Amino acid sequence: MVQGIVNWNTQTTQKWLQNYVDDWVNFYQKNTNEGEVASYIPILQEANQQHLGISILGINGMEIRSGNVEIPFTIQSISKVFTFIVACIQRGVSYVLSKVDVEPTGGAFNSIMHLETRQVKKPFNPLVNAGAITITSMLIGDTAERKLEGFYQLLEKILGYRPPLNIDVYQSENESSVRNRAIGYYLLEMGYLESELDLTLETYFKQCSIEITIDDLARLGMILANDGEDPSTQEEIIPRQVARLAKVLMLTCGMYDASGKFAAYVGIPAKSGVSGGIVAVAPPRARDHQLPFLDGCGIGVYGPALDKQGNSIAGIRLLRHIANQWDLSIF
Ligand SMILES: NC(=O)CC[C@H](N)C(=O)O
Repeated sequence: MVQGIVNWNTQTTQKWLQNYVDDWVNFYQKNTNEGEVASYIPILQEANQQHLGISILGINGMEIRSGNVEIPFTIQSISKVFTFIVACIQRGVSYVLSKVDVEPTGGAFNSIMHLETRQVKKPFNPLVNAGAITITSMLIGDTAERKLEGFYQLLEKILGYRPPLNIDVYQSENESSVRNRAIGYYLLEMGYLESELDLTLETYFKQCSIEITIDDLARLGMILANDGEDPSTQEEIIPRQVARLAKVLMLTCGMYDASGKFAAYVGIPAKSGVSGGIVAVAPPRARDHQLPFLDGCGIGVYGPALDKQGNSIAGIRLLRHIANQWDLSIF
């Protein structure tokens, strides 16, 4: 592990860093006026557009939190990273990749066009809806609850508690799910689904409706930054190969059709969700010893006002600023 010349774990340096992050959150607060809160799932409109919060958790244990840190929100598309991981653990990596590709689409997260136009007969990647619904169909179990048991167990192992299902969000999404049903029927027609359509969609909507906080996202990101291993117990929670694959997918597809720009300007694997959350993963780096979080960290951001791609506007600006200030880019 790289040891910095500056000891970032002292209370003085931590306070100093905290002041910086507080300033940055205050500065980017103005960007919460841009964009819109998601409305295609009606209940998500109730989110407060002004909210912005960040939680950073280092592999070395250092924690910085700022802004609206206590607001619970639903995990939405961020769940896709973790159901992919569970499917790989349950079914094996090569089987999963034989059913879903690992290519970015350059299109919207809920695009159907890509399913139709593509030559290779499988969804593009596990992080767009078509690929994610296919992955959900692969989870073992004959009810939504059984299918999600592995996902819950993974979350519980990392977070230390079982996050609750927000039943109102689930119902709202279930009732307004025309597009996802259309994708589901298309997947069914193509023979991609491994479980019955209604069961698959129920499971998918439920996985998206699990309620978490930015502290949870920071912890999930930190475990991925550490290649799937819990740094305090050295326990392998996610097999290293699967954690690596998840990070590749996050980098190339995690921010949908803004993934290229995110890689260029921020430069770390990340995954967004339409409720306004982003999980970002900064792996360990060995460069300038004067920088914080050299051992790597996970970052959770919440800002429900979204751009056209469905990513948090203020959240991305804040991440970009921090990544530049601390040289987090993996490139
Ligand atoms: N981008 C997202 O977060 C989309 C997730 C949402 N539950 C949907 O399927 O539409």
